[in-house]
Amino acid sequence: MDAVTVTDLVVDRGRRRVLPGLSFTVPAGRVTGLLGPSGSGKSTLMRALVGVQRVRSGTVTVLGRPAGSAALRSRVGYVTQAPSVYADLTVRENARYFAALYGRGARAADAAVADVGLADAAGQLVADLSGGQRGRASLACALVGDPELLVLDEPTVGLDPVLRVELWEQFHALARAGTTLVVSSHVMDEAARCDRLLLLRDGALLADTTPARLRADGRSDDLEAAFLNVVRAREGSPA
Ligand SMILES: Nc1ncnc2c1ncn2[C@@H]1O[C@H](COP(=O)(O)OP(=O)(O)OP(=O)(O)O)[C@@H](O)[C@H]1O
Repeated sequence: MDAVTVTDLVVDRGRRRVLPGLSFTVPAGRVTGLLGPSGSGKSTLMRALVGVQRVRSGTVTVLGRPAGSAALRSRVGYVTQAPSVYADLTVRENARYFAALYGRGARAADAAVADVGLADAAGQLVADLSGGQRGRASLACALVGDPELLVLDEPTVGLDPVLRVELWEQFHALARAGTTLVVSSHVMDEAARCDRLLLLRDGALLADTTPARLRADGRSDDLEAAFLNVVRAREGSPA
């Protein structure tokens, strides 16, 4: 089953055509990675998935409904690159506030805080957190609603390797429990952790693949090298 279907999506931002006509699907209950260099259109595409991006043409269907429908509000979680938590509240207060918005209790809030590894910092003001901790506080506030689709824009930026691995383990635990995750990254080593890969370049889909298939197509066990080989092959230059 597909959680997301995108058909012929065209998005302009300012005078630029950022997405010139994308079509793909996102399978339910899997971690799909959105990989591509800075400026390739990852954030724009994520905004379209959650329905906050003006779209020129094409359709984006999420959980069977048009992206951005009111009925999807509690079913889709979105964590932007800029943490969206209240600096003058503690981590716990933020999580409990968002839990209340979703009709969930304090216990769900505290569990979400623990899930992102912030139990020890639960009583700290968000203003006093590090950048990586703030990002995780934001993630906790999205998790607390128990969304069916979780869209995460570069969630591991600024995290140390241990936390990065822990977060990826958590993403897979969520997927095993049925959540669909779309996670963007510009770090190719994170591609290896995804079930599915959408490789973006200049707003176009260079490949809709899996890590294993990318390694085979790009003739390298190193995903970064494989990605570059695929790019070169597409552009007609020798690999
Ligand atoms: N408000 C805007 N007006 C005009 N152009 C924009 C606007 N926002 C983004 N863009 C352009 O759209 C393109 C895609 O941007 P987007 O943020 O989607 O890329 P990205 O792949 O998420 O990049 P990053 O990894 O750096 O966050 C870029 O060329 C960017 O300059």
